[in-house]
Amino acid sequence: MTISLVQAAQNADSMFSEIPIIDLQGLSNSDPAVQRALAAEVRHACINVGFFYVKNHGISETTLSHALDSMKTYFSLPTETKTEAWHLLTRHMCKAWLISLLSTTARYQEDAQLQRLQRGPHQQQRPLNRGDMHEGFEFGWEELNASKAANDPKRVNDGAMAGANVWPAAAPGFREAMLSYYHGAVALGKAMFPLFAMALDLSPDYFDDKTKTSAAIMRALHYPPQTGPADDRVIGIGAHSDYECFTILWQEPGIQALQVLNANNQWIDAPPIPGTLVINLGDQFAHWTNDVFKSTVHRAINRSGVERYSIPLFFGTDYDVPLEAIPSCISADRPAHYEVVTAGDYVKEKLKATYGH
Ligand SMILES: O=C(O)CCC(=O)C(=O)O
Ligand SMILES: [Fe+2]
Repeated sequence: MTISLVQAAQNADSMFSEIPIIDLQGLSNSDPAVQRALAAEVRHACINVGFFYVKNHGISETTLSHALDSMKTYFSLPTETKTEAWHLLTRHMCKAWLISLLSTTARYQEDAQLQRLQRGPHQQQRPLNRGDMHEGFEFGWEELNASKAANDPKRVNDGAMAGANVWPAAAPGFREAMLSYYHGAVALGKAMFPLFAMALDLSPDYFDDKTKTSAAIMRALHYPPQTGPADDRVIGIGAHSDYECFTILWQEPGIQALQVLNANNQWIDAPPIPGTLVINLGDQFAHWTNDVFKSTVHRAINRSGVERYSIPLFFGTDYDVPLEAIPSCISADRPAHYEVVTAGDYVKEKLKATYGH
């Protein structure tokens, strides 16, 4: 007999010492028994860990290696060339930039959830981050075909998916390589929503009307090597949880950097595993599920001695969707504990808490 979501959350064991691997081979299999088995694995990982690897995710190694090569080219450009594009972004593309800011940037320090998770003896030892050691290029939805992209109605009127991207002229091929991966990862993300719904005992289409124009923001990240004496106040990406529903993360093969915090306050390595991507849940899922699904704190430190690249894709819900606990995640013993806010207000609040404006 399957136990209820609330019971499963009550029995959760989040002292994990490794991140589970889920084989998505069954995703294309229409046999309901196969789908249910897959959803059960997803449910277990979401309730206990909040992170899992996926293999057989359908994105080719060629697409990924092209993305990596193009990132190397882009990030090796002179700083002035790179910041030129960033200025362009802030001046002309306020919408895209603001959306990116709202959804992904303002969360690395003083995170309320981190403090909650880290209360106990380790809290006092938490270093104050002096700054994150990484640079990033952020972009949102865009048709791969450049002529279609120019006339894409999604980019003209739509507040969430749209906002024109500014591509660096000095790195030809970057746009195409990154967008090719983007579209593969967006397709994977869309295929994940029904699995998450089934994992929550909901109808597979439950999230369809809540994710019609949701932002899917991708970030190409570059972490310089951190050499010299380790200073925990300056790390690649400081401890944080992601804001959105879930993140699909590609990590450069062969370089350990990502770490995930377990309930024992231990940092567990999440090394890149060949042929896999990482999926982790964000705060929107924690709100929706009354913390039955975990939005787990993580960080990245590049102590490898060489450059490191990674690519997260953040999937959110539409900004007007109220983040209201779903009934199967509430009980008399587990009342809804988050105030109901819209997804848009939630990210704005996080921004305010971090920057004070
Ligand atoms: O680079 C990584 O491995 C993690 C990136 C991350 O956590 C983020 O951008 O939210
Ligand atoms: Fe993250």
